[in-house]
Amino acid sequence: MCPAIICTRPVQLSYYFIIFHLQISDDSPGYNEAIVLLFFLQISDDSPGYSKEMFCIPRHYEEDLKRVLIPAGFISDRIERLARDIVRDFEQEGIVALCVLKGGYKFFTDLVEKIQQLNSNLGKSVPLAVDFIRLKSYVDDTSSGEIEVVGGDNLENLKGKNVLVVEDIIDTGRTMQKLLGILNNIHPKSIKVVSLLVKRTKRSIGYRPDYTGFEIPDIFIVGYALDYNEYFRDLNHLCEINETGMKKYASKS
Ligand SMILES: O=P(O)(O)OC[C@H]1O[C@H](OP(=O)(O)OP(=O)(O)O)[C@H](O)[C@@H]1O
Ligand code: HPA
Repeated sequence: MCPAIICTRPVQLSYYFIIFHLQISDDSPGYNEAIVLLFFLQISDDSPGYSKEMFCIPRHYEEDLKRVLIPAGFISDRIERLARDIVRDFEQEGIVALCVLKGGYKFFTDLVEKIQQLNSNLGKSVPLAVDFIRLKSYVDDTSSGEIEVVGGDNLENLKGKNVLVVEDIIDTGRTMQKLLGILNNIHPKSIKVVSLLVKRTKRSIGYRPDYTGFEIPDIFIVGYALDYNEYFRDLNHLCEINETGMKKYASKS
């Protein structure tokens, strides 16, 4: 063996080692009972998230993202538990899962799949029907304040049913406020809301859903079907967009 390699290699190797792994810090809280008592996972304001170098990001978005906030695998694990809570609460009752498009489509698909898996594998099961509505209010990273219903099924079908509204994010809460107003006029038997994300923001009207995946800081996030002017829906992880991305995909109007 060449002595020169023995002397220099270890130094170089440990340098690469530090860069190419994910560190779980000594003071990482893990996901313990204190957090479970809140019934959702809180991503704190000072959470560093994860370097995008640690995950597979589509090439076309690499320079447009600041960091990964919630990796896809973590989202999937959390949805599994939400599905279990929902099956426990609705057992035998039967529900219509109402997908709020477009942002909710991936969460809806994954949640319905997990509920179906539980239906097949547990003694108890929840009969499940699906319906869709499309609401739109955001331009760039801001709500226009005008929440429009731009498509969906005939909602009269929901009369007398247990409706589970499936939403991607509650930010100000105005979209959900509008939707609940519409749904109440149809007189379903019950309405529950599950949202993958709830944003901690001063702009909130104070609405909280019945089931929450994660509570997140007041930052604009994209991925897992959440968009910025229709971009980033084709990104698996929930990420924070950066200035480059905001400028590149800003609305032209
Ligand atoms: O709590 P709020 O401040 O009202 O924001 C939440 C809503 O904003 C997004 O919809 P968007 O209008 O962007 O339409 P999209 O689902 O088609 O992306 C998101 O999907 C929620 O429906
Ligand atoms: O942070 C967000 N990201 C994407 N869409 C949204 N709609 C409301 N808030 C957000």
